[in-house]
Amino acid sequence: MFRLFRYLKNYKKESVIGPLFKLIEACFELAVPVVMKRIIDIGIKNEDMPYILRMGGIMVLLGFLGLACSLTAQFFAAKASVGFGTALRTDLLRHIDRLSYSEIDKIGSSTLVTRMTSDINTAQSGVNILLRLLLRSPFIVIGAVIMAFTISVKLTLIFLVIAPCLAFVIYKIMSITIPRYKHIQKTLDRTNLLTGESLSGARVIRAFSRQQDEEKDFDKLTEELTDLQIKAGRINALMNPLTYVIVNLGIAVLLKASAHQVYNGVITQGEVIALINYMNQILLALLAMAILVTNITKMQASAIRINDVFDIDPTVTDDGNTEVTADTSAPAVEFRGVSFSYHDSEEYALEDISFTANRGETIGIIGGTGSGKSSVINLIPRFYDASKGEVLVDGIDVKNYPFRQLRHKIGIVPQRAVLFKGTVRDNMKWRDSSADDEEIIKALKLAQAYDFVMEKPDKLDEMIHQGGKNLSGGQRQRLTIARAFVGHPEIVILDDSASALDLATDARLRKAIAEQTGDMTVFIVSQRISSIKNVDKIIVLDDGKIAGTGTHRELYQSCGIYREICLSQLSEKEVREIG
Ligand SMILES: Nc1ncnc2c1ncn2[C@@H]1O[C@H](COP(=O)(O)OP(=O)(O)OP(=O)(O)O)[C@@H](O)[C@H]1O
Repeated sequence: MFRLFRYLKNYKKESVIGPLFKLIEACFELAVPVVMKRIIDIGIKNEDMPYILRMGGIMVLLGFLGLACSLTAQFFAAKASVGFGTALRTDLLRHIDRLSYSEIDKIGSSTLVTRMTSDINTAQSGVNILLRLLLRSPFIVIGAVIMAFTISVKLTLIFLVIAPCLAFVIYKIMSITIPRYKHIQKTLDRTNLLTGESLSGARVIRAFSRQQDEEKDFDKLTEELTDLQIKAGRINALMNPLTYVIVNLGIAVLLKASAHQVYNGVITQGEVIALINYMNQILLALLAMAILVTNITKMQASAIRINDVFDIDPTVTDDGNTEVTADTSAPAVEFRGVSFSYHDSEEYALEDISFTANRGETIGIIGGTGSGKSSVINLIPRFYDASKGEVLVDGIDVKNYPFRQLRHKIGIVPQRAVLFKGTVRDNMKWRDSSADDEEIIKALKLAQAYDFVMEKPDKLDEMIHQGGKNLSGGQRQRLTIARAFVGHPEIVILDDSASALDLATDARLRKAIAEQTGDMTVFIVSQRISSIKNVDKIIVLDDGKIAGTGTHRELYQSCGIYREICLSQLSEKEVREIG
C-alpha cells in the first residue's frame, strides 16, 4: 500500500494542511467541555446570566471555528485524494498501454477495467479518510484522557479501564467482520463480471434463449452476496450497542464515584459533566478509528491488486530502439523460420514459418479455423514476439524498430470491427491525424463505404455511437477497412475483414484493392477462396504449419489441403476453369 503513496508527491502541502486542520478542529472540540464546566460552576452557580451568555457565545464560536477547520481539512484532503487517484489512474493506464497482447490476454481486460475503476476509487477514498482521521482519532483519545486527568486523576482511572474495553470490543468485532468483507468484495467482483458478460452478450443470450439460465446464475450469486452481507452486517450492528453499553456503564460508575466527591466539595458538578463529555468523545473517536481501519483494509486489498498490475513487466518493448533506415532492396515482409507459442505454452501455435512478401504484392493467407492465420499477421506489427526465428519488415527485424515507426508503416483491419464514438471523419483519422477529406473519401471509395456514408444526413460528420452500434456489421467492416488505408500505409493487413460483406461488395472491394493499392504490400486473411484466388501469392496454413505457398492454380495442383478447400467452396465451372 505504501508504494502507492508516491502518487501523493505533488500534494505534499495538501497532505499536511488537511490533517493539521483536523487537529485544530480536535483542539476546539476538546475545549468545549471546559467551557461547559465553567457555565455550570460559575455561571449557573452564581446565577450570572451575562457570564452564561458570554460562555454560550464562546461555545457557539468554538463550534463554528471547528466547522470551518473541518471544512478546510475536507477541502485539502479531497484535493489530495482526487489528485492521488488521477495520478495513479494515469500511470496505471500508461503501464497497461505498454503491456503486450500476451500480458493483456493473461490478466483479462475485464479485470483491468475493475483495477482501473473500483480499485482506484477504493484507494482514493482510503487516502481521503486516512488524511482526515489517522491523526485526529488518536489525538482526541489521548487529548480527552489528558484533559480528564487535569480535572481528576482518580476519576480518570475509570477512563483507563473503559477505553481499553472499548478498543477490545471494536477490535474483536472488526477481526470477525473484516475477513467477511473481503469475501463480500470477491463475490461482488464475480457479480460484476457476470453482469458485464450478461450485458455485453445480451443479444447472444436472447438468441440462444438462455435468459433463464443467466437469471438463475445471477440470482444464485446475488443471494450469496445478500447472505454474506446480512451475516457481516449483523455482527457489525453489535458495534454501537455494545460500545454504548460500555460507555454508559462507565458513566454510571463515574457518577457513583463522583457523587461523594461532589458532596464533599472535592469536585464540582461542572467537572463531572466535563468528564462525561470526554468519555463520549473517546467513544466517538474510537468508532471513527474503526471506520478508518475498515477503509485501510479495503484500501490495502485494492492496493495489492493495483500493484499486481504494476508488477507485470511488458515482454514486448521498444526500449532503446531508435529510428531505423529501411533497406529498400529487401522484401517488405519476411518470416525466417518463425515459431510462436502463446503464454510460453509448450505447444506451438506456429511452427517454422518462412515466406517473403515483396513490395506491391498482395498475399492471401488461408486455412481452417485455428490454423494460425491471425497469429501470423499479429507478429508483423509486434503484437506478440516470435518465440523462435525472425520477422523482418523492410529487411530489419521488427524487434529493432521503435513501435511508432513500425506501426506507422502498417494499416490493420482487425477481425472484430471496432469503431469509436465520434464522427466518421474522427474515426478515419486514427492512422493519420493530418489526413484531409480528399484522402478520407479516397479510402472510403476503395473500401466500398463511400456510398452509404454519403447517404447519411451528416455525411463525414455523421456521429458513430460507441463501438459503431448504429451501423450494420458490413458497414462497420467497410469503415474499418477504409480507416486502415488512410495515410497510404506501406503494408495493409486485412484479417478476415470482409466476412460480413455480401459477395458483390466483396468482389468490388477485391477489385479496388488490386487496382488502387500500387506499391502497398497487402495481406488478406480469409477462409473464402474467392477472396484470395487472384492474389500474387497464397500461403496455406494447416495446424500452425505452412502446407503450401504459390498461386491459386499452382496450389490447386500441388497442395491437397488447398484443393480440398477449393472443391468445398467453388462451383464445378470454377474448378474446371483452374484445371
Ligand atoms: N490469445 C490467445 N491465447 C492463447 N491461445 C490462442 C490465442 N489466440 C489464438 N490461440 C490459439 O492459437 C491457435 C491459432 O489461432 P489463430 O487465431 O491464429 O487461428 P486462425 O487461423 O486465425 O483462426 P480463425 O480463422 O478461427 O480466426 C489456435 O489453436 C488458438 O486456440
